[in-house]
Amino acid sequence: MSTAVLGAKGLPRGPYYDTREHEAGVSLDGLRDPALHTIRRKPWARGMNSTAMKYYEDLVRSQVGELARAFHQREGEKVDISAWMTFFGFSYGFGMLQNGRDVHGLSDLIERALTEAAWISHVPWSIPFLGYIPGGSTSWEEMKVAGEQAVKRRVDGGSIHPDLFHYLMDEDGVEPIKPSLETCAIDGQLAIIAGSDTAATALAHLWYFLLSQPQCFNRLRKEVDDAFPPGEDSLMDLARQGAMPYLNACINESLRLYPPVLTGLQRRVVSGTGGRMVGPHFVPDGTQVAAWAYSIHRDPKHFSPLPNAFWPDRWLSQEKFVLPSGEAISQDQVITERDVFLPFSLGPMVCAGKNVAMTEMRAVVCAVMQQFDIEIADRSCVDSWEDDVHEIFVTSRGTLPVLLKSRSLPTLI
Ligand code: HEM
Repeated sequence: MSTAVLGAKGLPRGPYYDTREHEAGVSLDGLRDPALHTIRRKPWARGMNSTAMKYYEDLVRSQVGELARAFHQREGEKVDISAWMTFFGFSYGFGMLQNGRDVHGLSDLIERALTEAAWISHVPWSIPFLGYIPGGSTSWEEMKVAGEQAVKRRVDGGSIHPDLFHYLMDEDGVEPIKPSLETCAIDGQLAIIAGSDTAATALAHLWYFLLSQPQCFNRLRKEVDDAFPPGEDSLMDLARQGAMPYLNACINESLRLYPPVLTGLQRRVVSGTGGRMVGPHFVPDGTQVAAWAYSIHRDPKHFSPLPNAFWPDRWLSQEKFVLPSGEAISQDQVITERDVFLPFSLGPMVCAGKNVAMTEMRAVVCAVMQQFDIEIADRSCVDSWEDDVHEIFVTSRGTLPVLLKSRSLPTLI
């Protein structure tokens, strides 16, 4: 069903996405016309291809190195690892890692803005009137401006590397019509929110699961230590991290239980078409259909046994499995339906930054686990973590204070 809704032959986006309208146009993620979306997606595809990935890998190495350095400086202090994942997520150009705080209040602004957008998206007809309601969409508008300003700074400052904006602005000169600065600024704001907040949330959830399940933490730590023995810096070989089965299983399992975009992914049967079949169901004209990753991922039809438990083994290819209770089960008793695993959505509007996000997450986990022992500093925050998760199109979350102790000091880059 997810493919029937979201896949190449699926439905176009629904009115939920009308909030993505800016004065100068619509951002990529708000384009509801599939043909326009395909055209606009082209520079993003170039900006995320394997050549461009080399640049992001260097960036990931330097930012994860920066994160590890900041953690070494704070050894023995209480560190909110959830907040630090945000500082890492927004490390490109906002100085959060260097300052150890959200200097410009950007992540707070984004949280306020997305909270506003969460209700506006459900009543998109209200958008033209919001300007008349004092405070109706102030943060949403402020966030758009902050994103656009960040892009303008990049344009004025230039870049010696072919970064994402190199492609979005068509500095490689392959588009028949060069996009306007305003269009790039709109998509730049999208890159900041889509790329920073999501990865930070995904990492924070993963730390929560690893810290609350020491047997999973220890098993992953062993895989990291075997892959990168003492003295070998994990950041020097990001490709090796892509082939670490338990690491990738832990990341997938955390994304399964808490996909950063928990609901959303709304689509609509085009009005005037008389309705259409979506999988085995007839959906009438103009009807909205949404694929909620959170619910789909916890459906025992798709993920079993223990659909609500963090059990990374389900992602491994093996003949025998051992459940956390110690009970042994065989491969045919385990259901892991990869086709309905939607943390990055799927189809033509699939996340443009999936490979960058996976590279970032693997690099952070390997570096931190290789270099630090981590101890929970406030058990009550772990206990209330799942109660503090709120859906705001993306996810707002609580704090996760830990104490970090240095294990070894690989060569810093
Ligand atoms: C763990 C991290 C991430 C997750 C879970 C994630 C998830 C998603 C999801 C579910 C969508 C579809 C949203 C929708 O259709 O409403 C999406 C779209 C998008 N994501 Fe990501 N994302 C992540 C990281 C990134 C990164 C690092 C970038 C890079 C800048 C990025 C850029 C985008 C863009 C541009 C879109 C819009 C795609 C389109 O409309 O064609 N994302 N992401």
